[in-house]
Amino acid sequence: MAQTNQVFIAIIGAGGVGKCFLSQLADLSTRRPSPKLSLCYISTSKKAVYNADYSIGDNALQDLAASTKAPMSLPQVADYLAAAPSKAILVDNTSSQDVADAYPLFLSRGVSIVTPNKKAFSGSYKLWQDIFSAASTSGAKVYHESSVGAGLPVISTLKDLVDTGDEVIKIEGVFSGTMSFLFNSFAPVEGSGGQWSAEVKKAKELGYTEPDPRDDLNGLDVARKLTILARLAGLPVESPTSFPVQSLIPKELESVSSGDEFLQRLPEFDSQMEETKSAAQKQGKVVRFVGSIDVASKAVKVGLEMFDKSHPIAALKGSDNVISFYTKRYGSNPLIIQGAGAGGEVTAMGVTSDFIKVVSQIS
Ligand SMILES: NC(=O)C1=CN([C@@H]2O[C@H](COP(=O)(O)OP(=O)(O)OC[C@H]3O[C@@H](n4cnc5c(N)ncnc54)[C@H](OP(=O)(O)O)[C@@H]3O)[C@@H](O)[C@H]2O)C=CC1
Ligand SMILES: N[C@@H](CC=O)C(=O)O
Ligand code: NA
Repeated sequence: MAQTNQVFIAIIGAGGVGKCFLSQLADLSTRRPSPKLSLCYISTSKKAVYNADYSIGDNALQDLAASTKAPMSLPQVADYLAAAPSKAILVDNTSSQDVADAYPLFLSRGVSIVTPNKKAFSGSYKLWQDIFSAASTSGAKVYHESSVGAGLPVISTLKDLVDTGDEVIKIEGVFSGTMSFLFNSFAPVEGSGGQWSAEVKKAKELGYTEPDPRDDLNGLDVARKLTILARLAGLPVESPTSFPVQSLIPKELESVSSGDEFLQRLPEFDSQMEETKSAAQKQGKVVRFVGSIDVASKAVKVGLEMFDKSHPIAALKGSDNVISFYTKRYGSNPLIIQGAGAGGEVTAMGVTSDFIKVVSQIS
């Protein structure tokens, strides 16, 4: 039986971010006993744990590993959550387009959504409109801070700028933790740097890349983030492929079918990135992967640029993102947000903080 002050939670996706979110959720439940946070469903793409009485044990990950139950279909999950004894939140920790496409269904059934998945907000403009119109009709909430800059307060800051009537002129910076890590280690300001393909492998091992690292290297991950920010700034960008995006996938590997085969063959093409690095070095510069949105001219672009070694973008460390908001109020000194832009814990932090906001609004 539901307590008056109880929130039911379904988690889809239990990988790098999903596992960190689960541990932050357990900690949150200990620190804040009310409302009672009740996990009632957890799944990967192959397995699920759930029960008809909406209770699952305290060892969700162990139970998931041992489970022989297949996941419910997405409409079944929506029915299950809509029929929960009190309000429910879906936490989508996948990068699945299918799950993203189902957000309007969940929201229309009164189920709130929290997610680091970029696919819903950078898919077709129609999906974007359907999501927010379903939320506004049903009153369910949708938060996705970690879809840009992981846990860094990028989306909340941009929304605050827009909601308070500031005029966003330009947004620019380094939007990918993977690309930041790769260029900071492959083409550092001091020293010779590592081997491109070996750094790509490291970025994957550190949990910075998308499930398939080609989604980072083809520029699409950054293009998705810029699509989200541009839309929030008022530009109805149609899709992440409707503006120029530079890919770092070698031509010869474009048709490779699996991410594993791609990573295996990438060392054959290290010389291509070495050439890019040397071209910058000859001018006393370093190369970095950046993006920008010019709101007035509606120009969005993603790709490599060369920077003086003294430039703040050249001096970034680790997986750091740096995002500058040029606005009417802030004038020529932009509002700048900087810090780790990838990794399980920092990404889950953005998901958990969104989750706390939703809980406080629906309970
Ligand atoms: N890692 C990071 O630093 C950041 C990640 N993000 C975003 O967070 C999300 C998760 O990333 P991450 O944890 O690193 O990825 P992982 O690959 O580590 O985990 C993805 C999880 O989602 C599950 N999954 C995938 N498709 C489906 C599906 N259709 N139905 C159910 N489960 C599914 C996978 O299950 P299975 O193993 O069975 O396929 C796996 O458990 C992504 O959208 C990513 O873009 C955002 C910011 C930073
Ligand atoms: N693969 C992404 C993860 C966060 O969005 C990145 O490297 O930035
Ligand atoms: Na963020």
